[in-house]
Amino acid sequence: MAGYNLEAIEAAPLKDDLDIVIPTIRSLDFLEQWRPFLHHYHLIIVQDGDPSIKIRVPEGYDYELYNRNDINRILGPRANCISYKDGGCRCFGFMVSKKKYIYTIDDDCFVAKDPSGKDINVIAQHIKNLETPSTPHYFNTLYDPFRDGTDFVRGYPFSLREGVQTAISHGLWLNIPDYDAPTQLVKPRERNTRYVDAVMTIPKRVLYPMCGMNLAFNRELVGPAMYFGLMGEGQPISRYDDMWAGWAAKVVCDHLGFGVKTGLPYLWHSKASNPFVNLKKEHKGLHWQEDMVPFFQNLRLSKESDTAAKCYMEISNMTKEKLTKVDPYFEKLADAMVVWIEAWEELNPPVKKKQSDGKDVKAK
Ligand SMILES: O=c1ccn([C@@H]2O[C@H](COP(=O)(O)OP(=O)(O)O[C@H]3O[C@@H](CO)[C@H](O)[C@H]3O)[C@@H](O)[C@H]2O)c(=O)[nH]1
Ligand SMILES: [Mn+2]
Repeated sequence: MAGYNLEAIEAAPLKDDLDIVIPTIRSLDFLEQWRPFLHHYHLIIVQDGDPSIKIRVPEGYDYELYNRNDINRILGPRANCISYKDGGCRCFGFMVSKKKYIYTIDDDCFVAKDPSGKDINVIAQHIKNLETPSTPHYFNTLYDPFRDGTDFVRGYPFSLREGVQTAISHGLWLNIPDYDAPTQLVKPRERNTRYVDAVMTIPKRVLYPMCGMNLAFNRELVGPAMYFGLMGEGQPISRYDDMWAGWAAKVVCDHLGFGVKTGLPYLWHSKASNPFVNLKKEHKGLHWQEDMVPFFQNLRLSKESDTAAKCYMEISNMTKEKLTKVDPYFEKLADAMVVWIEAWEELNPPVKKKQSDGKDVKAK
């Protein structure tokens, strides 16, 4: 696509603009293999589970590490909006970051190879996805027209070719696919070996199951909507952390005019989690998703909600109004969504705009 220097984007690591957020209840040894691609970047590690356990960060990485005691100290009573004993604790890392972009990855993921045998640079591909526009209003049958060697096909209206700013880049996984427990149980040996060389925009008003394993986003645009919910210990549900965030963030993107891409880059997901344990964690979600998905599909935000934080507050109100009849848990979740936004705003106060004379621009 003319006008976008994709090579320049690939060469620029944007290392001062991106934080890598890793939730972990295990070990960070997987980072050894990622060194060629990740060592330039700052890591935000959210250590879940017992805070007295010391976890080793492979040498040479620049990082900050937070355990549950740190979360409690930093957020005080608001810490209860951050999940415990669930990968959803990662969203604490999104909140304390100060960077434009976040890349989040699970600790059982490794570098995958493309069909030519070359190691895949996940960050370079996510940055390409995020720094080129999305096309949510009309589908391009050759997929992302902003990739090298392709363009908009015949019949694509020129008025739509500018596209919209991309807010989310959802990467995929080779080897262990992101299946729910019933699918894992019936297909215990299934492995994903299919490398599809495609990036595509998820159309406007179409929802998708967002997985947090290999995910990048623009936190300036949609950070407040990337709340991974209240899951894990003390809650009736787990493993819907990324789903909740994905549905809400897509509704927010559609409302604010941002795009979401899915496809490349792939990584290698090494370990299948236990399907029996997973079934226990997610069985309520399997029922509730029949109500949660239509809830988000029918959700329309008001024009007053012109930021991700305002949109999210509106979604919280609607969660209380429409989903509490499904289960009282949703009232608790809706309250936690408000607490999340309060905590986000405290840690990320709005940047005051300056006039040319250096004075603050007066709020309208
Ligand atoms: O209590 C916990 C459990 C896990 N983590 C960390 O979260 C990620 C993902 O965990 P895991 O690899 O065990 O789970 P999967 O079933 O393979 O992952 C899928 O479920 C997701 C939603 O919960 C996840 O993003 C999907 O990819 C690892 O880094 C664990 O260490 C945790 O912090 N606390
Ligand atoms: Mn995993």
